[in-house]
Amino acid sequence: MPEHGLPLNVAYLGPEASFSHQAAIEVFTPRQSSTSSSTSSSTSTSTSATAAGRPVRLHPLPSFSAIFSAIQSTCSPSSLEKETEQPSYDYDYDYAVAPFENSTNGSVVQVLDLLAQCGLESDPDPGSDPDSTAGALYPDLEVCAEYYLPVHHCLFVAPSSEHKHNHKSTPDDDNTANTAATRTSGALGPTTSIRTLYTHPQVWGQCGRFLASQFPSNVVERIDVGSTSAAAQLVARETNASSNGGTGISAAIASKLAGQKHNLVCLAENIEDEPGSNTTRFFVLRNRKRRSGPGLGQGQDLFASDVGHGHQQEPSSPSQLGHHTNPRYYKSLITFTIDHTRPGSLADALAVFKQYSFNLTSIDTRPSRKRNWQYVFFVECEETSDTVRGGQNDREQKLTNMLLDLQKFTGSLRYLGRFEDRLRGGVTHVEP
Ligand SMILES: O=C(O)C(=O)C[C@]1(C(=O)O)C=C[C@@H](O)C=C1
Repeated sequence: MPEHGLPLNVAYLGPEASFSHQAAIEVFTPRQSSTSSSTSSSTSTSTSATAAGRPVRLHPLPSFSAIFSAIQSTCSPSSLEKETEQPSYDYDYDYAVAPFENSTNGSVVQVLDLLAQCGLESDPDPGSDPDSTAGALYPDLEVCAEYYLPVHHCLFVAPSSEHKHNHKSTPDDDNTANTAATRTSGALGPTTSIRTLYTHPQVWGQCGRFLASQFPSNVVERIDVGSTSAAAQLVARETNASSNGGTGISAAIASKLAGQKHNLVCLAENIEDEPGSNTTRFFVLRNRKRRSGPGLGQGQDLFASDVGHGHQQEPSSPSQLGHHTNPRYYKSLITFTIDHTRPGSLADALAVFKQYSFNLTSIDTRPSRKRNWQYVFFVECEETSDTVRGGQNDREQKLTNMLLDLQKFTGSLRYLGRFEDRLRGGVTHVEP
């Protein structure tokens, strides 16, 4: 399909071949999702096209906070993009992808803490509430889509480690029993010479069983790095064992793609605790100033037309709903604080969702960072079959009314966006 239109600039957690990169490829350039063609360089931006033929540039950024800052500071149209040779964070970003939660290990807390700094304060007088989170760092960020990525982890070492590794590994080694579950390199023996493991902090809990059985914590040090692909890069740069003091070799837990990219040796694959179902849910973020009007649903509508996933605009009135149209269900993400001293304040807030027929699909909390032992609540609520009977405008109006009521029972309230439920839409790419 020929490319047309202005390029979409999309930020993700780099370097290339991270799971965030895979999610970005699958969301924005689905035709390339099963290839590694976009992982040619660890620092560069890759270009391809959406299903609708719109060019897409995927930009690796070094951290989640860099991603949030980049989207927040985006305020001019992408046509005004600065010179292409400038560092990635100087672009005007149309979108970013960021992981929100994993089916095995739960919330990606770093991202939750950043989301707690997003959204416009709905309290008309924020100064009246001492717990108010007014003055958010990223007031213009909104969530416009979700995406579910199956996540499989591999254990990698550098090829240069192979010799030492085999040499050191003897059946007499204690702390032993480190036989890899599935080896893709036939010659490798037990993993007893591994003394350092690198990966993203979210991954330890996804591979807990494998790690507990293979790597005693008193022998093997676990070191957090910025992403799984950064872990693979680190290990690839370790040219010999002396780089970690000569006490053993290092290994990375990363995706198959990251291992391929850095020519690493895979000792074991599918080491996650739940190989059939380990899935990370990503959010697609954008700057709300990029959309034209004030409608609550505009972020997700723009996303659908930008990406061309076969999304259609929803009928705007019930009469437009044909017999053969399957209604789409939308979720909304909201954060709020409550009065912790008043019994029933959380129950009162949650009752509002029920009153308006919104189903609560997830609730999470993070420390408010204003006062100890007080929390920011993250609530996702979904329209129900009652709600989706209306047209799109009615549905958005119902959400607006619900938020207005909710405001009466919350300290500070922020609406973070409305997006299609991809589990109901059947476009989840989640393996059975
Ligand atoms: O480190 C990566 O590859 C990421 O994209 C981050 C991340 C996460 O933070 O959850 C994404 C998906 C996996 O759950 C593991 C790590």
